[in-house]
Amino acid sequence: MWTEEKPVLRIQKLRKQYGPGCALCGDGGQGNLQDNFCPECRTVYACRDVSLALYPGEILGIVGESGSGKSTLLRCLYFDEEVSGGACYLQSYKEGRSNIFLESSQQKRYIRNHFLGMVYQNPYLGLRMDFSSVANIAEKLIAAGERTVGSIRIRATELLEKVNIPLYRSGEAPRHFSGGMQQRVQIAKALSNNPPLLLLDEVTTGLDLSVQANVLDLIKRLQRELKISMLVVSHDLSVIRMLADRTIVMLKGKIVEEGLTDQILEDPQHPYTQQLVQSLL
Ligand SMILES: Nc1ncnc2c1ncn2[C@@H]1O[C@H](COP(=O)(O)OP(=O)(O)OP(=O)(O)O)[C@@H](O)[C@H]1O
Repeated sequence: MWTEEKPVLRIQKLRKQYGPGCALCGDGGQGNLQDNFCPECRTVYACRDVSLALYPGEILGIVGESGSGKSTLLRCLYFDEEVSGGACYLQSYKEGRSNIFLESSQQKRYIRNHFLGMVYQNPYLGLRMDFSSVANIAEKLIAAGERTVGSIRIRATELLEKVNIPLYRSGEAPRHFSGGMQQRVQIAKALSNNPPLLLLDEVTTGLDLSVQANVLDLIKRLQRELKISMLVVSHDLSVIRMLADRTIVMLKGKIVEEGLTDQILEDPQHPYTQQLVQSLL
């Protein structure tokens, strides 16, 4: 279905290590490790040669246990972390010809403000809790170059309406909102610059089941309406099952399996994926 189109995002051999590495763990963690950890120099190899492509309008799920490197991958893509190696290309930036990891910090800011949206598990990372919801969205719009106060206000209220935040609460600070509402404001903020790519990191973890279902429905609806491509990270296969067209399974910093979500659920190949699928039954 997606193979004839150019990918919105291509990642090649992304590596992220915390620590210097040593002779024992070898180049990029190819040597002796305990899981993703070198007992000699205490380096953690959080992402090891992760490669993937994301196609227009696709939701790609990334599932894996705690510590498998999912969040690190998203943080690297959003430039919250410096990568240790690898390349990443965005079709909307220089027609996918430039490795964005090698761009200057000014260009990285530009890419982040114009082409990326991020929703964190912890809303405190994505929102200014004491600003009003409208001001939170305005901040991102201004960063993306919008200067007209009237247009900013209209766009912000339009977005908050889209994520079901009642108009009469749009002047309130997210600090006074429930967890589900905070996530919806984060989503509105992340969408404000019309990014071709939205990154979602465990967005429903910690929410009540009914609130979780509500946020997942919202993400699905927005994807259908806006045709935006999404990378969705979760440790919970039921979340991935609900959202993702295709799924990547990560374990100890590496991709161990990938395929259509239905295919992975029906016929998991890797023992870890089999275990994950089993736990759903
Ligand atoms: N700043 C850091 N310094 C050292 N190690 C880190 C740092 N951040 C993450 N790690 C390590 O990198 C590995 C991957 O962490 P990451 O948060 O990406 O995992 P995850 O799959 O998202 O799990 P979780 O959902 O629990 O956060 C873990 O072993 C973690 O301890």
